[in-house]
Amino acid sequence: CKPSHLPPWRYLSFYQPCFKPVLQNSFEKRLRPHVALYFCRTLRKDAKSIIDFPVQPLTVTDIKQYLRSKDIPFHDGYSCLHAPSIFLEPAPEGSGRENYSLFIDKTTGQFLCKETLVEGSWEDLQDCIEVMLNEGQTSISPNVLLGFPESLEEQEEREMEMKEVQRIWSSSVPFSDLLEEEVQLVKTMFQIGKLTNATLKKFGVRFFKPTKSLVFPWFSGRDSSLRGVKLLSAAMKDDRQVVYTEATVPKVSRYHNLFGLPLIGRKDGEVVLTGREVDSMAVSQATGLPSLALPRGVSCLPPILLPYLEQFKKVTLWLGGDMRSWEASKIFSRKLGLKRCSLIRPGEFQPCPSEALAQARNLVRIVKASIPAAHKSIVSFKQLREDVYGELANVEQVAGIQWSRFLELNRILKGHRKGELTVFTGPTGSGKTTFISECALDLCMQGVNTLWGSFEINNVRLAKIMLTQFAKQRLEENLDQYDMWADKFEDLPLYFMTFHGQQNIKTVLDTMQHAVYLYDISHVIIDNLQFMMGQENLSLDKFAVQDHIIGAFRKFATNSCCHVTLIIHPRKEEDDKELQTASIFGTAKASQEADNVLILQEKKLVTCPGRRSLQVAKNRFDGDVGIFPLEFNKASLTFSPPVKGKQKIRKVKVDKNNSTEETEEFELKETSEKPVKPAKAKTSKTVKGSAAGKGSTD
Ligand SMILES: Nc1ncnc2c1ncn2[C@@H]1O[C@H](COP(=O)(O)OP(=O)(O)OP(=O)(O)O)[C@@H](O)[C@H]1O
Repeated sequence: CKPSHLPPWRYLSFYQPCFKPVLQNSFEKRLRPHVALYFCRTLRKDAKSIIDFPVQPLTVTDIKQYLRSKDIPFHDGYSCLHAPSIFLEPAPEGSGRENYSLFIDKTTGQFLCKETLVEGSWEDLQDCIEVMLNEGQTSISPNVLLGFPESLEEQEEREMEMKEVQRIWSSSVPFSDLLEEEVQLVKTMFQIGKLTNATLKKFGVRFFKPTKSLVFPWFSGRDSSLRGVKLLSAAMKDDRQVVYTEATVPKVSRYHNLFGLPLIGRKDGEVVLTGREVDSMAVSQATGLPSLALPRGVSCLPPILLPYLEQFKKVTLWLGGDMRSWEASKIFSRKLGLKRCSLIRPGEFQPCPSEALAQARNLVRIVKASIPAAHKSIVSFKQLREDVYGELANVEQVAGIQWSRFLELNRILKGHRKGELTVFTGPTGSGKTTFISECALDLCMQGVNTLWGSFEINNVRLAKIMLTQFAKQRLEENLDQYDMWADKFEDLPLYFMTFHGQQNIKTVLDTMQHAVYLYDISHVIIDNLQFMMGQENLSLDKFAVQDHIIGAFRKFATNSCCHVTLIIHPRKEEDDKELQTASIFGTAKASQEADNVLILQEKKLVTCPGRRSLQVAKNRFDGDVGIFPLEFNKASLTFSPPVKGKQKIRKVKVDKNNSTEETEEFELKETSEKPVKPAKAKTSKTVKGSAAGKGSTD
């Protein structure tokens, strides 16, 4: 129905197809009430049933053509187009002032007016321009964009948050008001002994005594009003280790603070971007360079922040001292524009800025030694040398993120790495979705930004499965705990595509690309490939279509530095036969293109009907393959390794076709390597350096 509160021109954009196929934190906004219904609860929030239907994605050429057609001047920036703000009266002619404060994201068309802080989608901006021109005006009031008014509940939530921000801020103490011994104690606790009181004061940092936390303020760049706070707390773990935790108000999905922004001058042309507030302060103190810290560290660079970085001709990314920061800096530099970015490679002599300051290193020299992000297509070993060294010196980090629930997977696959393609198969109804859901959840809980493309089961059911796995219990029987678990679940960096049923591969890939840009997605799960087959060219045979689709996902994984897990149905095999790589439906392309091939093996046992095994049939990273048992827990929908000592160790034969079967004839070579931490289980066999692992299976 027509939203009656909208002005007439907004009806149009309401019905206009727009590129919104990805749900932002959809569990919070839309899935939660539905999932609650599954658990037989009354709705806590109204379900917002917005249908997202994808159309052709926007290009920068489209945006430019539109602006030209409306005689709106613009400059081409790094990530945005800059135009005079239509929300401000134009500067008088001859005044020499140009107000190019409207920033339009070149990838999404999203806009922000830095002067009035009005923001919205490309469709919103088009609406405003149309109305302005139709009415013969030179500017338009930002109030036309009020859009959907917030619900009472949302308004209350925001008011509470702002009260909380004010409460924390007014009861925290500037460092100048602390006793000298207290200052020293706090600095020791947070390992910032080398930061001077003057630096802490300059950045407005305070101390909140009740929780013994550092308080970093978020001031609006426009009028310096307080918009939020971040609290960094330190706690002792096992009486030996200090653990630091962060909390933000408003909550992290709405905390868009570029820490240090009020200190940036209009004419500053260079900035050092860091992953933590203490790092920015260290850079600023030691080098005198402007420095900004990203609100969520290395996990994402939200496009909404890009307009604030447009003024810099040079951006140096110094996000931390580990491989994850290095990976993130390469990915973020693409968003920022490669040509202006240079990166600081982590290494023994180049730790994160605060550590570098603590170790009395020369931060000016480190920044000067940063390397340009733009790389050429052809490189010599001289250019690769440092990368190779980095891989050798950081074996554990290079192996990727470790599963906390599947230690055996760590042992065989070594970890979850960006840019890889995993093909996953298993008999129909054997639990593929359930297993992959837990696997992905495990990574997501460790900060891996995850996007689900579930074409077979709808998002509400999928979220219900994941929430049950998250809580590790049957929530139907513990409804009083539902809100507690749902609140925690909401904070996961988890997104869902709103597709269901057959889809066109191009639309799916465009959506994935869009999500990578918006949310820095690093793991996409596609369940399953067969749902993309129906829409393709019918003149081609189905194997050629499948090969084309797999090739497209492969390319996406590599180019977007994103891990893609692709579920593919197997060919129909006889019931008692185990699956092999060759059982994957189609030609050998799937296993050739894949970096990892995982097979959920189902053995129909009367005594133990839920028993499954997970076989790693290909592992391009280091060649180890193997198989280990999984036991299904029906209440929590989780697969956990069976209790020690109960299961038999299986011998695995790997033949030329990479098929596996239990056999006594072939001696199994066990890897001599120690399991990667924290894996300790000894329940599986691993075959080192098999043909499969070297990619010659096919
Ligand atoms: N090991 C198991 N033992 C018994 N039931 C299981 C097991 N694993 C999953 N299930 C249940 O089986 C049903 C089907 O699971 P799921 O949808 O994950 O299978 P699938 O292999 O993805 O199915 P499909 O082939 O249709 O894609 C679910 O109800 C799930 O809870």
